[in-house]
Amino acid sequence: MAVKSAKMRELLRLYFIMGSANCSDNPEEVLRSAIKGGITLFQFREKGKGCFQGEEKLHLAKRLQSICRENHIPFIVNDDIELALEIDADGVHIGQEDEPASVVRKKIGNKILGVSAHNLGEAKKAIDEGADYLGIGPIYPTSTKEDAKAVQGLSFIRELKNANINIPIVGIGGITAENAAPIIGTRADGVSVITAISQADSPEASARMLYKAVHIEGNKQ
Ligand SMILES: C=C1C=NC(C(F)(F)F)=NC1=N
Repeated sequence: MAVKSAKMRELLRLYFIMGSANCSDNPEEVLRSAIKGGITLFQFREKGKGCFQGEEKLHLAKRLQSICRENHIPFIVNDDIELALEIDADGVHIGQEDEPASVVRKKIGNKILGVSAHNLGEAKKAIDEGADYLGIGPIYPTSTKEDAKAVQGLSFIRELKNANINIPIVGIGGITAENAAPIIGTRADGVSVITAISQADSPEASARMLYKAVHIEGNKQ
């Protein structure tokens, strides 16, 4: 389902990303807990050593998707376009190493299309090719992505805003309740989080603290 950018901005507020490799507990319980804490969007990112493949990945995706459906949280699939189409996900997120956004856009019709961008050229290209939002980062050092690019801090978000790039954007990389507010203060539309929620003793409590951090800051705009 394509979303107008105002709705996209709301969805990006607290964007939880997770796969089985990121969870100390049962992924379904982690997701239910995170939803109780107030996440606004979910991305299924089954990557890293020990991640599921094939049938197991499909079944986990379907179980997590049904939890999102019950709670009216859109379900985004990372990288795996075929899986997204097979389960009729609400959208996909692709990196620069994946197929070009223009090719993916043709495959997914008007589902949500998110693209990772690390510089102005990549951002403009993604916009031209029909992205609905950009993932910007890593904002802070991250332990999750082994091949993460250089830490950018808030500088690239500022550069996009100064270049009057107005597509919805979400920061990613090492984000916690303690460091989330400045990202919203730089007028990103939201923050995306893996470890701070998926490895928390209480994903619900962690999501709630993050939500407060981005919500309060957001109100100051
Ligand atoms: C590598 C990634 C970068 N950004 C995002 C998102 F936060 F969704 F934009 N998701 C990813 N999987």
